Amino acid sequence: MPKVATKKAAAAAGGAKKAAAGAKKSKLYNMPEKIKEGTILTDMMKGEWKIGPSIGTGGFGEIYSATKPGENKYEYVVKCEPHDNGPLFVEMHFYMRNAKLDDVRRFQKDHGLKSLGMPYMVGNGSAEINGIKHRFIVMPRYGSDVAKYFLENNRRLPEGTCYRLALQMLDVYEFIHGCGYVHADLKAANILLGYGPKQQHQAYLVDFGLASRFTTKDFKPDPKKMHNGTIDYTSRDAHLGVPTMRADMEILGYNLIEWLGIELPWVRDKLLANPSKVQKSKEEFMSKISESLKSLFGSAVPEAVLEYMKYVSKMEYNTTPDYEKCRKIFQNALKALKYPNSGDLELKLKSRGEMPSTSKAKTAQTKAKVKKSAPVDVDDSENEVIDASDDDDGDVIYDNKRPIKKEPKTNNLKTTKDKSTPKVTPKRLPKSTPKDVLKMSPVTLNSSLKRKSLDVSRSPLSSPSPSKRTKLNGSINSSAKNRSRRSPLKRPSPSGHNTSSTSSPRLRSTPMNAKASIRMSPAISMSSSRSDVSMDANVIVNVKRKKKPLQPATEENSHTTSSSSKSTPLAAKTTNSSSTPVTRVNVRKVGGGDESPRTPAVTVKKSRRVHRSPS
Ligand SMILES: Nc1ncnc2c1ncn2[C@@H]1O[C@H](COP(=O)(O)OP(=O)(O)OP(=O)(O)O)[C@@H](O)[C@H]1O
Repeated sequence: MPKVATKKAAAAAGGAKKAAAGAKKSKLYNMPEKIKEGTILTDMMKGEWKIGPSIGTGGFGEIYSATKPGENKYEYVVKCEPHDNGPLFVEMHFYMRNAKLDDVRRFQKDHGLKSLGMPYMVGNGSAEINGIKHRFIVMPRYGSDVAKYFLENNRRLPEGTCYRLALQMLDVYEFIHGCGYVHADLKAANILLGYGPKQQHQAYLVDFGLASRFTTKDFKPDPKKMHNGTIDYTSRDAHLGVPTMRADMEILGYNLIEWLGIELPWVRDKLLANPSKVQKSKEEFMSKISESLKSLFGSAVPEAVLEYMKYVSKMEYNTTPDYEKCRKIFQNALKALKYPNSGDLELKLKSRGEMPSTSKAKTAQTKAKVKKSAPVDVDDSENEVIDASDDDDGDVIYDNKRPIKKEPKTNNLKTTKDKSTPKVTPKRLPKSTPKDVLKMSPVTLNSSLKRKSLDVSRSPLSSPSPSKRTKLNGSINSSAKNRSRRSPLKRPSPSGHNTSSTSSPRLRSTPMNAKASIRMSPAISMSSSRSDVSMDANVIVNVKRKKKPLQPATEENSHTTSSSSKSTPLAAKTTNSSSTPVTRVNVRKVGGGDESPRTPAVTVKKSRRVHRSPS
């Protein structure tokens, strides 16, 4: 499936080196150049990595199998993106600060865990590929993603496996939260099984491209980060742009419901094109969680889901999760099912994994769906600002003040003539043409995004395949920096949403006079022989918007219960799609139909020219 991405003229076709330099100024991301099999990349510690076949394409980069030269095991992967791209930058620095093998091992030891689904980085560096500077990280290789099985099973997983995955992800959350970060994008597509036959008992949470420091002080909605995540599972706090630990827990809960074969209300009601409506639907859902679950599962609400979601719904934005309590919930559920919490994870549905209760619930939901066919909603919405710029690592502020080695400026790339490696000539990505760009008016289009409305763009036949993507601008940690300056804002009430703005035409209805660019991405190249290949399909909508004045927040129904937010003198309305002061909206989105949802967007920030403190 091809990608769809925005692009600006500055980054237009060709001019490799020039384009790379220009990309620094542009708002666009480039797709990575293909790396030839057999290429040797040298990381900043002078470790060498031989590139094998591509095994997956993410929203922003490509993932290759890799091996140490002289070995032929390909038990690593290299994730590579153009140097200017934000997500890999974020991910790399998350790993550098928090997740080296020693950190992971220490956590395992401290918590008595035989294994932990936390990836780690074994190397990183920069390399010029076809004259364009790229960043790469090297990680252990994992196996198939859980989304593959979820889809093969007609959108469900065995119940016992759902609880085992929840338990494993809670461990990973505990690790990440312990580092002061949230993951913010847990989903089946980001959960990978271990690699190899003896590793099937453990699942790994990958993709730290949205990881950020969480908030425990004031609850301050951040319009620039609103709706970050994968819209299906984005937490209520993330809809407001606030990274919290309870948000991660909520995301897990939504996934769990879906893994059990139940369509989430905002998916069922086809609201995904409108983040504000999704947000409102989630607010309602969580505000009366027992009733909500009953309406989804019928009389067969799994006890563990009810208990877990009740717990999450009561968490404060600054609560550190009670991981042990949550673990107990799922351990008890496994006991009740007589389902072992050990051995290979069972991902294909078979008699033991089929749970009568959720089957019943799914049947009930299907019947209900026949009755209720919600109209497709392509209304206006606030999406989010993608704002990142990440050129030189040395310009980054590090919260924890740990020094980070600067990458060497050498070109760390050579190609071997290793006969053991089969020769594959990577497909070149077709160049884009101006007519691929769909222009939309920034004033009239409220950056709404709809899977189906954009489906046509994803057909490889219907579009050429440009190799450019949006670039994110901004500064890392600026939100932290600004925290002290901003007044805490209250979570607005669902009733405060204006979800049916009439001032903005719908995306589908105004394609030609709007200013956002929607482009096809290159055909995604994957090694077809592999069963654990994964890919991302994306649509990027990039809209510049006028600033609008802040309006007072409504007080009712806020699920943010902080004393600070309650006492806020300057509460501001933040979720009303027509009032949020977003200057630029940029959404990357996601396959439709049966695909697993992809991370739609990222907000990445970075401050420049700030000296790091020595450790
Ligand atoms: N360590 C790994 N081992 C094996 N496969 C991997 C590994 N990391 C990633 N992949 C594969 O590549 C796919 C994309 O990876 P990842 O999600 O990290 O990329 P991304 O560009 O951040 O994607 P997105 O942001 O769109 O979710 C994964 O779904 C997975 O199938």
